Amino acid sequence: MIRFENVSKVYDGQRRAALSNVDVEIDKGEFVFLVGASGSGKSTFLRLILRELRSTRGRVFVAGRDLSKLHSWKVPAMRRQIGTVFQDFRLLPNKTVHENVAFALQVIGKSNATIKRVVPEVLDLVGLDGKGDRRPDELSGGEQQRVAIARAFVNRPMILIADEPTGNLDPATSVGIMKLLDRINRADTTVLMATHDSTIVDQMRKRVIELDDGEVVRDQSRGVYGYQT
Ligand SMILES: Nc1ncnc2c1ncn2[C@@H]1O[C@H](COP(=O)(O)OP(=O)(O)OP(=O)(O)O)[C@@H](O)[C@H]1O
Repeated sequence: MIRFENVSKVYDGQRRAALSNVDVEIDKGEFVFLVGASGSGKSTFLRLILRELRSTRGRVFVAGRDLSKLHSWKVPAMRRQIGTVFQDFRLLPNKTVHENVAFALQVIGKSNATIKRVVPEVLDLVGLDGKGDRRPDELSGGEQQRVAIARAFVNRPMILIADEPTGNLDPATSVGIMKLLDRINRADTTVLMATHDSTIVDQMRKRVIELDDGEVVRDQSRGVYGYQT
């Protein structure tokens, strides 16, 4: 589903590589934690998959496509196969929960009938049944993250990328969010999550890929967080 073939990324004007010779393969339906100290290259790794960045050397494949060969006009269609969730939720503040999720479908041209049917289903799935008319500032942090997950998942993407999704949440709320991501993964969505949350990584025992200074220094199935910050 995702393949890095000897990938290096050097940002313009930098001497040091943000990623060096990364060789990683992630299969359909896997759940993978990406860990490593601040600046180790996690966001760079995720942004290469979204083609927000291009590799300097090596090739990145998503669903069999070589992203270095993908025409710019095909990038939006490729990104539609990938849902994204961030630490800071990134909801539209003046829209309701329902509208935030519906918007993701409107921009890809789904019919009003589909939107009306699908949005309540996904809000129910993430545990926000009955909260569709609220605005983000009328929700807790955990609920806002559920909206963001609903929005990322409503189009049933093949891949869900989560960059520190529990970074702004307390431990109990984080557990609820992780249960939700686990459920989404069990529905055969490949989940890739960058995190500094050692408790969660240690509890979930999923595959762990550790980056250190841009290099993969560990790739462990049923892994643990495993390093000191
Ligand atoms: N746009 C950029 N231009 C130049 N250097 C960058 C840019 N973005 C990141 N870097 C550098 O690349 C390296 C990897 O950064 P990256 O953001 O991928 O790390 P990270 O593991 O996601 O960190 P964090 O946990 O703090 O989010 C760092 O040395 C960083 O300073």
